[in-house]
Amino acid sequence: MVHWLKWMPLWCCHDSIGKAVGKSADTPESVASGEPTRIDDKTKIIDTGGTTAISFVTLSINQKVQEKLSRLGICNERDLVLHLPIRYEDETHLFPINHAPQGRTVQVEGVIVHNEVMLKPRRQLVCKITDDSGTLCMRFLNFYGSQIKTYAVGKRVRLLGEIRHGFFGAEMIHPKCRIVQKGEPLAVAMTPVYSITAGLPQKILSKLIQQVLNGPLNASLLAETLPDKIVRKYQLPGFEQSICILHHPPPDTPVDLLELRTHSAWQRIKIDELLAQQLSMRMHYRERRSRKAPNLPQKQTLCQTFQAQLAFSLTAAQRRVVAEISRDLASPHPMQRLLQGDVGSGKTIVAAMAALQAIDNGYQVAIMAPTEILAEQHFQKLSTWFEPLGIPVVWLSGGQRKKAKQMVLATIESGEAMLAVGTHALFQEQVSFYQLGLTIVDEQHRFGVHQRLALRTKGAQSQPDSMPHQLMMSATPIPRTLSMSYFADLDVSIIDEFPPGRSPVVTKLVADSRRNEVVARIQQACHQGKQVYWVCPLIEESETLQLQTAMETHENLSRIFPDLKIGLVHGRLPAQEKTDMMLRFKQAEIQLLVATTVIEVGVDVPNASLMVIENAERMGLSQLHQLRGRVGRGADASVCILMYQQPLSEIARKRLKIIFENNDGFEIARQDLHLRGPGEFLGARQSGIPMLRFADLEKDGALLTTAQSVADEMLNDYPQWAQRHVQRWLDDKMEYLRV
Ligand SMILES: Nc1ncnc2c1ncn2[C@@H]1O[C@H](COP(=O)(O)OP(=O)(O)OP(=O)(O)O)[C@@H](O)[C@H]1O
Repeated sequence: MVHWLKWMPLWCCHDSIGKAVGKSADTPESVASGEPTRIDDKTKIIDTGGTTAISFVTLSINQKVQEKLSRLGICNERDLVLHLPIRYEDETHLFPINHAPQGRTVQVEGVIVHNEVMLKPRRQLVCKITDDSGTLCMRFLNFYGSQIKTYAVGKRVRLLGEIRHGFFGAEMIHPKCRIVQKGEPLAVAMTPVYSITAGLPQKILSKLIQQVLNGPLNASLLAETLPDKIVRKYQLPGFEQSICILHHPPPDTPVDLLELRTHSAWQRIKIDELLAQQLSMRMHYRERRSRKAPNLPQKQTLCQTFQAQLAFSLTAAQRRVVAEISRDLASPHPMQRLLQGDVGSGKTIVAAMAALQAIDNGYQVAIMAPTEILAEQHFQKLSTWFEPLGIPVVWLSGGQRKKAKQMVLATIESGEAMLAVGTHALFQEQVSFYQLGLTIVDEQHRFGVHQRLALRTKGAQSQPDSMPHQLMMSATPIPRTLSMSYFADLDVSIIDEFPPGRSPVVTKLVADSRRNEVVARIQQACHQGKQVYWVCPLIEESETLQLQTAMETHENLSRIFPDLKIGLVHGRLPAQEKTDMMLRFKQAEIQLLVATTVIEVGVDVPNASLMVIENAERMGLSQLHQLRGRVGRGADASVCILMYQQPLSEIARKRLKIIFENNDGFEIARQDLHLRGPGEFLGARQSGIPMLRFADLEKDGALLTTAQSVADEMLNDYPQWAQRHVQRWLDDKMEYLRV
């Protein structure tokens, strides 16, 4: 893997913030010592192995403040420069009270004509202010006794805040308020407001930023990283100019453009950020194309025999993606392809065909799934498919007995096992492949970057100079803008067609108070020979509580329906019991399966056609869509009943409406992204994907397109500039580079 390099040296001086703020930044010891500090060829580059290290060069900041800064993601001078305001306070204009625009922060001035501590509807200080145009109330809910005196009748005040119409008519709640003299001059510039953290006030942060902007590093920190030709071609303002405008907007800058982030200075910063992301993705892509991978051409033998055995023929979409993957495998460079397809669209068979192509060439394949149930199911399915072809398939999981595990490990190492299916256990240290040619990761977003890398490096053990191919699968569709940015280094295949004969699942929303009707419906369905899932509520705070609820539900349903065969499956069940239970359900020995959300991904029992999900209001959209996807996999018309508890929160109501109205996973994903934002959507915290800070993919689609064009031009014509640009923006956050 390419290591990410830091361009700031690591030494830092510990001093007090008092000194740091008071001291002139242009006489730092570190600079005086003549150490290199520029983003150019002379830069001293220290490889920190990808960890963020605090490395202030010119500022002396004590450790406590450093810790606070690091909470804001600020670890060096460059981070301070890029810590841009979240909003601005405009004290350069005064609005007459009655003509001040609503819905934004404004400044007004008036004389206090009334001042009173009110006790109803709650205790608060209320002051009435007038100017020539009208009257306004200012209210302080938590106030100091001294404020009553400060804001005495007759005082002239300037208020900065948002005017709303409330209990007291036009009012400002908790405005920024100061006493002024008549005719006092207005501020000459807007005040930037930064995101801060406890114990680190605005004043100190602004001062530190100011010190850096005026300090000895400014030339390198503000240096242009785009060639002049590109700046002119795309009519971009300069980097330095943009940073200065954003930290210190000149008096005539329209505040709306700044706040809405449509000002050209913001556009430049957003393009720079998107460009860095695009460049790093492309660099990664190129780097991958320069590596070697086993050449696994389509041999037709196994694949053809396999297809001839199948009870169905592939859909056109499946054939298309199989061909795309097949082409990649035949190339001498490692494939890194993301296979997207809605729940039940038939990804497993595509994975099987890819595996066969590798095996046909004498290479081993590893298939990794995030849960034991899913991995076990893949194992069952692939064993049934592959063993008639004489291909040994093995199973590896954390819960396996030591002796069984050792036997499996031995067959993987000797090359006897051609296909290994398993969970996280597959990338543990003791696993060693004889000749791994392809890794397939199901539900890829549930694994972190490092976990996927760990599996891939298993290939390098047998052939140090080559990497195995990798196929990643996901049933959570990734909306286009996200895949254009965060997944731009991957090739993407999409299955956009369902196997024939499926009818969409009918979704019903039922309040928990109508539970009896739901229970009656289940009985009826079971008597008609259908199979039913009953999914118990997700209780995030406590897995034990969730388990308890599932057990109680199982007991209750067993009491109500003594004649039905009812099973229970949950995460704490020993692996073998889980497998047995799923098998019995699959073989229709069980009619009603009570389950926790462990069945969420991949479980495939085509005969199950009714699902009840309790407390659906607690679940996220993609989870609901995944769960619902467990039914509607066979020819029978299927129903999913979403039970919810009232009252519903606003967000829960929105989610239930979306899932009720939509069956298409891509549309659900699009709306989910809109509701939650990219960070939550991509599970950035778990997967370690660094999020964009300034660009908003929903609003800045056009900038993304520009960034893509600029990235291509820079890599072709100005590769050194490209390197420098990426360094400025990503430096240690190089996990944009996926493995
Ligand atoms: N071309 C096809 N014709 C008929 N049935 C098919 C076809 N392809 C797959 N199937 C069947 O459709 C069902 C769903 O397939 P599969 O489990 O591969 O879906 P999936 O995309 O992995 O879904 P999920 O994301 O929910 O795991 C399976 O029972 C599978 O055998």
